[in-house]
Amino acid sequence: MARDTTPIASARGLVKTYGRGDTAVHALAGVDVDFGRGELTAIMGPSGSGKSTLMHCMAGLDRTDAGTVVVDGLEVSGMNERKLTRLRRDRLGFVFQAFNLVPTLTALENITLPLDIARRPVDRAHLDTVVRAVGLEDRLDHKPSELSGGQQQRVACARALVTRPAVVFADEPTGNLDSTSSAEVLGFLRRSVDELGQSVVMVTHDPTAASYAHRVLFLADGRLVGEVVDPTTESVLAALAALRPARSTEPAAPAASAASAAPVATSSPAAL
Ligand SMILES: Nc1ncnc2c1ncn2[C@@H]1O[C@H](COP(=O)(O)OP(=O)(O)OP(=O)(O)O)[C@@H](O)[C@H]1O
Repeated sequence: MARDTTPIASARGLVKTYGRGDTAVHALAGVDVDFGRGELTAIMGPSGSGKSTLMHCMAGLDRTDAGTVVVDGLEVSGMNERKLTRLRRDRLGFVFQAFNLVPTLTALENITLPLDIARRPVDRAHLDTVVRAVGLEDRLDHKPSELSGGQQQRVACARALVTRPAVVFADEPTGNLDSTSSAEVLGFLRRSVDELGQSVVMVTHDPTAASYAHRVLFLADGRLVGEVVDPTTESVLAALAALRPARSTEPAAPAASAASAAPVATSSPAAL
């Protein structure tokens, strides 16, 4: 059977403004974007460029002011709160920077929590696959306080995947982790795509984290300004460097083409 190449999530003309009048902030100023099915897509850009807002609007965590969002064939932008809650529960997975595990539950209980809340049965074979993939077989009885940061985030990843969601949205999933734990979590997110067929969208500030993606999208001032396909840390750094001067002199230079010409940035990406 031919592989389904339609995007797993799309937005057209997405606008989100916070506040009004003189104090209005145009967090998203008209974004058209497609997220690939069976791909890991990273979203990067300077602080305040709209990354989290885009992710929140895509995931039905925040309302849009204009435009359409479609996830897994469903129009999210038109849903009422009840339908949004059901969409998030049944079709989406979330990984946050702060892990957000329930401290009184064991790792296993945290992982199966979304199924318990949705009153869905645990698919034992899939649970075993996910637990093995995150390497937590011998930690399942531990409470979050008995796990390292990296292990806690791997529990959060397993929790996001146990429901076989259409999309996992990960907001700075390695923001609180050291480089070794980051590599474990990112390696797992990438394997969940390559081996389990998952679709993942990840916001990150870290070019090394972005290099695990199939595609990196760059936002600036609430607009999509470029992309890098099959990124490396170097090509992401170059695209970010190209983005900075472009912002002060001209609107929206295509970062992907700039990336091939731009020198590798030497400044810290954390300053972005
Ligand atoms: N609830 C809110 N109320 C008012 N302004 C907001 C709100 N949320 C975001 N903003 C503003 O919208 C803009 C985009 O914010 P957003 O958090 O999406 O950016 P970001 O690229 O994720 O930033 P960072 O990398 O710092 O997390 C910023 O100027 C921010 O101050």
